[in-house]
Amino acid sequence: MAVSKCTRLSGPLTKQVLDSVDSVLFDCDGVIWRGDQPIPGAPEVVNLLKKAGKRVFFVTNNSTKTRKMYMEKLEKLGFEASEDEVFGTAYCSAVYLKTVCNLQGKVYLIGSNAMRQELEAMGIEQVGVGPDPVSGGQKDWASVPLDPEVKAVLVGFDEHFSYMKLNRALQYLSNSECQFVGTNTDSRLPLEGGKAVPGTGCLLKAVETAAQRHAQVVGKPSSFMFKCMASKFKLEPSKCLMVGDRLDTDIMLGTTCGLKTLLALTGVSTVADAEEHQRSGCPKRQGMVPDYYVDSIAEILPALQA
Ligand SMILES: O=C(O)COP(=O)(O)O
Ligand SMILES: [Mg+2]
Repeated sequence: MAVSKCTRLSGPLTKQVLDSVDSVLFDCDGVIWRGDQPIPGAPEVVNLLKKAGKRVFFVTNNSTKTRKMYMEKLEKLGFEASEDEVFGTAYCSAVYLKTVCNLQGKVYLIGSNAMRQELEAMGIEQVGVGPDPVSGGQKDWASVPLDPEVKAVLVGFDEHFSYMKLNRALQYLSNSECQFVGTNTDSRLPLEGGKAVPGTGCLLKAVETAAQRHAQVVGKPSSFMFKCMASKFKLEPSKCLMVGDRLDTDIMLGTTCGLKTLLALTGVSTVADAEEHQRSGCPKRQGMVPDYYVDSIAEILPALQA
């Protein structure tokens, strides 16, 4: 496989690339918004792509919102979107548990209310969502009462993450029959002004360390997110453009699935990171080299206004 060039997307090349695809998959955090602030120009880009007849999808590792909640956030920030164009890990992990794990039973959930809602919409009952403050001592922790119907542990972003939750997950996962699924491995969430907060990857790593097991990860770079989309919409990979801010999730997903890839420098990764991977000679790392890059997706506006 030829190594991607990591070429700046500008001038006539922009229109060439856009003309060569019929679908654009946008990562969210760090590409179309940071926290609750849209990236300047991003709504115009998305809405003009749709006007130009391109299909637009939103593919986010963020597990804090249901598809409906994402559609509301997108509309509030000026993006035209419909619920079925949004693929977040709250929804995709519920699909994964249902269709890949064929889960017959409950989930011990370390995650958000949004994940609980998407699980319940898929007919999956969860236990564990919400605060879980520490109580008792070590002996009690090692023998916390476990729900016998729990057949899987699911870890997503959880602002109530706690020692007790970590311990409960360890106790459930001590049973090798209990499946272990994580939404994503993103270590940091990029916010406005170059700030960041710990991402789900930190929580997932803690549970993997305690349980001494590796989770099945649903989010990018796992190809499951793309499979979820391709099973609903006829997508031709070579006619899809994946736009992301992280080399190790977004661009890796694009490479793995045979999509064209565009790095937006408004989030986590830099061109220097990409060029280091390019020079590495390591095939895995070279899968994180994007075909193209822009400072911000706003740079493709002129090609859409021509
Ligand atoms: O929530 C995250 O960690 C990253 O989300 P993203 O895939 O939209 O960048
Ligand atoms: Mg991102």
